[in-house]
Amino acid sequence: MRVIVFIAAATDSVSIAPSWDRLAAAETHRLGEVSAANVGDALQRMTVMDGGIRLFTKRAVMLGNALTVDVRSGDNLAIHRALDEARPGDVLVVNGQGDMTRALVGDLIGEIMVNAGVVGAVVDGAVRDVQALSEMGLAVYARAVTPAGPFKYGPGAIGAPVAVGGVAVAAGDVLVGDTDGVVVVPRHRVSEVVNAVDGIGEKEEALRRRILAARSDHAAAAR
Ligand SMILES: O=C([O-])CC(=O)C(=O)O
Ligand SMILES: [Mg+2]
Repeated sequence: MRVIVFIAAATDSVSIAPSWDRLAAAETHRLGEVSAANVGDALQRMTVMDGGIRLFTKRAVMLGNALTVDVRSGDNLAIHRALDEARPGDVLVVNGQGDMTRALVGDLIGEIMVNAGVVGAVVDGAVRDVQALSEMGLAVYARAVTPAGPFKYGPGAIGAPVAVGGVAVAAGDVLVGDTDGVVVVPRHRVSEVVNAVDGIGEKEEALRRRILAARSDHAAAAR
């Protein structure tokens, strides 16, 4: 029987995928320098999380490899266990079943994330202690905030595919977030998206120049 040291709870009810691949920071870093909107456009505007998944901390840029966790509504035992599997550069990606009645991530989990080098969390559910999470420099996205705490009984699954913000996420997929929200870049499409985003940015800039050149004196005076 395995017991998590920090919360002294047995985790037999939590399944863990044997392993998965993670991309090196050098392969993904360009995706952290461009907008989530442009990354989404490079994916034919698919695999973008719905607008119910919002940023609740002041860190406005998130880039990392998905550490997926499936939990029972309102229960975060599997999240505690998942952090034992975390590697630097991971992002916790939690299917909390959309439940907004109990917070699955808070400041203590945040401190463990910092220990492990986890850069952020995306929770299809609720979080709490957002002021402290913000001060830790973590990017935390969720569907809601509530002071109500979670239970810790399980079950759960770590490293299995999850549905979060209406998008399927596999362990090791790349998550890109900014103030607009979160985009999922499937691992096998990362190099394609890295190659496409510069072209998208250039097209937008060309269009912006044409729009600004057409701005009338009247419109300029009104600003
Ligand atoms: O009680 C929990 O597990 C959630 C929480 O507030 C924390 O991690 O600080
Ligand atoms: Mg707390």
